[in-house]
Amino acid sequence: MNKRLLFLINPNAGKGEIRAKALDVIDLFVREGYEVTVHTTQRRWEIPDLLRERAGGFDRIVCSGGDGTLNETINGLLACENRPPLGYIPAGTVNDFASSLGIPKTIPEAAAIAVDGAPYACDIGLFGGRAFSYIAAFGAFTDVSYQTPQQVKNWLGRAAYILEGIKRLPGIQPWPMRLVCDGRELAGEFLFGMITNSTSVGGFAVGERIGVSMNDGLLEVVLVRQLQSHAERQRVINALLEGELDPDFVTVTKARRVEVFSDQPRPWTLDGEFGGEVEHVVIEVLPSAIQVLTDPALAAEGGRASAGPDLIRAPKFSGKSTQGYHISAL
Ligand SMILES: Nc1ncnc2c1ncn2[C@@H]1O[C@H](COP(=O)(O)OP(=O)(O)OP(=O)(O)O)[C@@H](O)[C@H]1O
Repeated sequence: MNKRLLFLINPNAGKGEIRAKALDVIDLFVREGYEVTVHTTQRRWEIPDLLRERAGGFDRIVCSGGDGTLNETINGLLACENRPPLGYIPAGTVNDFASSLGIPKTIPEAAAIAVDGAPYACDIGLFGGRAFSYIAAFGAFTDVSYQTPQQVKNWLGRAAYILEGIKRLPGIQPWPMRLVCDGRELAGEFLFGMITNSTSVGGFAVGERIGVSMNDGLLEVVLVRQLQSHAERQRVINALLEGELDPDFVTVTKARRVEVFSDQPRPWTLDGEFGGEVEHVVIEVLPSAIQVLTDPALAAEGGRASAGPDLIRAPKFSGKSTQGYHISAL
């Protein structure tokens, strides 16, 4: 009997490039011996319901879309007892998850990996029970990804996110928060915070040099403290433009479980989409929860070496600067 593949397509993701290429992709899947079922998404949050009901009947799930589509697919798969391996054809604007996992960005190459790639057991984050594949974030820039106009994203790519974020710096208010990271408490007034499972955020390779792995069973926590003066803001902007994070204002750590307390319900973003407003939430990692198909060489590597949870670092973005990254203690 033929192997069965469910191909989920968000036709509206990114510039809609998949529309012109879907037939070639389906043709490739058929040539590789799959009986293909195609579903084009019709509305938000449709994929999890569909997968809960039907994923068990397939040998492979492939989704095409941006980070939001992938997030919905992962949420659906987590609800299934038997989770088929997941192929991902990135078709969004930035595609952080794909960058982190070494999944090619062109549709034909990604489609080939979706059928011929090797499975990589990827950690998944849980935010109050809802899955995220690469980021849960609060504060200053968290609405950037879903409020930056699509045209600007298409035109500028990742630079759109950082520019939109910098534009807002002068007007933003810090939030009083307390985060308990595997029992260690971090309290203060934070402009921004993110809990990630990714080497790439907003298109910037934040993790490569601090040894982030997507299957080390750990989430990375990045917190940006309140900036008191114009000079401090300028310092942070300059560091960002140099491709760095300033260790005096940015704390980085790792944890399996992060419990967050805030003064009032605050909005969060999950994988670039609005994630709801919460006053208290538990964020934890589900180690090796989803088998994602990726480059066999990367999968064989078993993920990059991971820094221990005790190291607190200001990671260096992959940028122009040649300086090393900084290490500081809490
Ligand atoms: N037919 C549809 N109509 C409206 N929204 C849809 C439809 N199909 C899917 N969606 C929703 O569109 C949202 C955005 O999709 P996605 O994130 O995949 O693309 P994108 O925003 O272009 O990419 P990125 O977030 O990487 O920039 C998803 O949350 C999904 O639920």
